[in-house]
Amino acid sequence: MSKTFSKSDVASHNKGDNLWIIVDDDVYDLTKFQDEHPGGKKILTRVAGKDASKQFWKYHNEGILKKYKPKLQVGSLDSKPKAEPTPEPSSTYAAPQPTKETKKAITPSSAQTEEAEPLEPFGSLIPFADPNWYQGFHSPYFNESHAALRAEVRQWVESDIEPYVTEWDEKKEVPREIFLEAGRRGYLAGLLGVKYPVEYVKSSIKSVSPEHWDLFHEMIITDELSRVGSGGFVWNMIGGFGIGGPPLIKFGKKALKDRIMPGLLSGEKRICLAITEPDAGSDVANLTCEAKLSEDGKHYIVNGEKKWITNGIWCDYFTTAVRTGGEGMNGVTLLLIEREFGGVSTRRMDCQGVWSSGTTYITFEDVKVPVENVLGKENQGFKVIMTNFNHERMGIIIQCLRFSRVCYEESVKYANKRRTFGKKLIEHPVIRMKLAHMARQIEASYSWLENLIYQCEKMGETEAMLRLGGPIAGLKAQSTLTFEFCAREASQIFGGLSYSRGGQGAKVERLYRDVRAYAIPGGSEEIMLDLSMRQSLRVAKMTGMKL
Ligand code: HEM
Repeated sequence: MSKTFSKSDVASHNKGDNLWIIVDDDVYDLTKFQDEHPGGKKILTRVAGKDASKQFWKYHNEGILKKYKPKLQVGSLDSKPKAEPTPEPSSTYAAPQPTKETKKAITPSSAQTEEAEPLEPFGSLIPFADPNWYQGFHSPYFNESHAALRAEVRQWVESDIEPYVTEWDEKKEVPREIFLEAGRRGYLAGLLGVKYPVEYVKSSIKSVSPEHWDLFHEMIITDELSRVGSGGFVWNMIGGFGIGGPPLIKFGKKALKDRIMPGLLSGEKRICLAITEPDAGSDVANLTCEAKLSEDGKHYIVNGEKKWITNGIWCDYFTTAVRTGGEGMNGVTLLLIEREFGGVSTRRMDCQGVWSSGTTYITFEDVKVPVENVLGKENQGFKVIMTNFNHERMGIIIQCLRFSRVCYEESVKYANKRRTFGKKLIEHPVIRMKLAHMARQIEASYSWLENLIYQCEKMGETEAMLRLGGPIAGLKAQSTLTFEFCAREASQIFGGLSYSRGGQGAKVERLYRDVRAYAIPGGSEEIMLDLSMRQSLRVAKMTGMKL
């Protein structure tokens, strides 16, 4: 914005039909906007021609300025300090390109030596609002490539996503362009829990070379996307893809993958995971959607229903659990069903939360699926499903812990501006106590998460399925309970602002509604806690536990 104005220039625009204001040394023309201002016209007339920064920040978040700036800003004050030529590493700085030194610093494994220096501080620096490796703490897990990816994703999220998320959630849809952009940026290919699949992408991620890709990079993409504080948005992006894609890339036949993966990774096609049924949720082994082999042995004929399937309404492919054999887990097969085969109907379900994720009811009616579309082997789908659960649950954990941080961060910011009984909220010990209880749970859970990601990185697929199933289930329950606690406490801190939708409490209000979408699917808290003990004890018995 090149135009500059003096304070007295702005002061002359002080009428209803000519209404300018100043916010943080920038000048805004609100003449047309005042009629649609949700806070009313009158309140703006009172500050017409004046510096309204203080009033503005009392009622709005940063997101409002980001969204409306391009439309309403007409210039800046001539007294506005010039922007620094080199931006500080802050929440809005541009993604650095890996330098020679950076590349040297990246070791093939994600683990750094103990002597490694901490990374440059990044983000708001509010204690516990980001993981501590963002805030100058030492970490054995993260290096410069992780920091570069973090900055790259954050910049995209802050400029193109966060300001619009409330609007998208209300519309129950995210523009297709955002998913396509995730494909162009190479992010989708990094979210499948496998080595970066270079063979299926046109361009890979800017900040990290594919051979150095690891599960901590994958975590960063999910974590940074989750900062928008919307389960609906995150699930729109990866809720189907991140759990429907891995069985295909890990267990699909080469010809099938060669045909399908490129379109999926570019974002042009979409995939979801269809396991749950009206009558089979956590009890996966008892699903009834049936697939009968045709007489010539070339096709399966699929009939049945699937329920609560994330992204289903938009999907071209359905990674589907079907019954091909007898009762129980040994009669289940995983099939890739394509919408083009015909006989697939999808309808949107109305749910309490995750509105923009497209929760779907699916009906399969005499769908003819070639046998080449089996993922893994016939009647051995249960193992594929179990392997997939660890990846799915890790995704849920990453999201829940970031959402907990969002609740906490929003609360800290709000508590530092809202005054009651002559003090800021943060000056009331009862509020600090709430924040402390949020922070301790977030930090403890995140440390466990880092450790389990490291274990996933080091262990082979089968070892991870056996040995990590228990701890991951335990951490899934721990993180959904943490999320529920943080959403509730944040809501108490925001009061009425988190009861109405939109505005300053928008993220907290939305996340409060999203909690159940995390505590129930992917294994309910009860099942997870029980599994964490059963599985851990079973494996320990096999590996020599002494009682
Ligand atoms: C660039 C200028 C402004 C823009 C783009 C803007 C935009 C908005 C928007 C979108 C909302 C809906 C709530 C939300 O989403 O946060 C809102 C609410 C509100 N605005 Fe503004 N506004 C501006 C300036 C101001 C100023 C200068 C004042 C006060 C003098 C003000 C007072 C309010 C109030 C009181 C509300 C209602 C808050 C609530 O519901 O709790 N606005 N504004």
